[in-house]
Amino acid sequence: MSGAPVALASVKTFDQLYSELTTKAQDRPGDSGTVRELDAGVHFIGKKVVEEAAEVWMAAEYEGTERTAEEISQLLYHLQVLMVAQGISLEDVYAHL
Ligand SMILES: N=c1c2ncn([C@@H]3O[C@H](COP(=O)(O)OP(=O)(O)OP(=O)(O)O)[C@@H](O)[C@H]3O)c2ncn1[C@@H]1O[C@H](COP(=O)(O)O)[C@@H](O)[C@H]1O
Repeated sequence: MSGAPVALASVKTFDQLYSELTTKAQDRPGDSGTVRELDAGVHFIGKKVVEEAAEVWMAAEYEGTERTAEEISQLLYHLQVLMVAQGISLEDVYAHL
């Protein structure tokens, strides 16, 4: 691992993001990337998850702590979009932790 610990740039938590994405899926605002991604379907979202996971790996090996944290945030976002698409709740996931 390289670099100093990353300062929190935002106070948004994992649970708050999930709540926000669930609301976007219900309200379907026209400017939402989440709605576009949900409409593209699970196959598309799954590919985003794999792509972001690879970017996390590369960042961790070569790009330092801050870039890795950024890529992890994007991976978590796409995982949450997949959860919303599949009707998987936070509790469904936490039950396995
Ligand atoms: N946290 C995220 C978030 N992380 C990643 N992404 C999306 O995932 C893409 C990943 O970035 P990359 O640099 O890897 O993008 P890329 O592969 O070059 O870009 P694309 O061609 O795939 O867009 C970004 O372009 C965003 O489209 C996110 N999109 C939205 N959010 C949050 O989700 C909430 C709802 O967003 P909207 O639905 O857009 O309103 C808001 O709080 C946002 O901050």
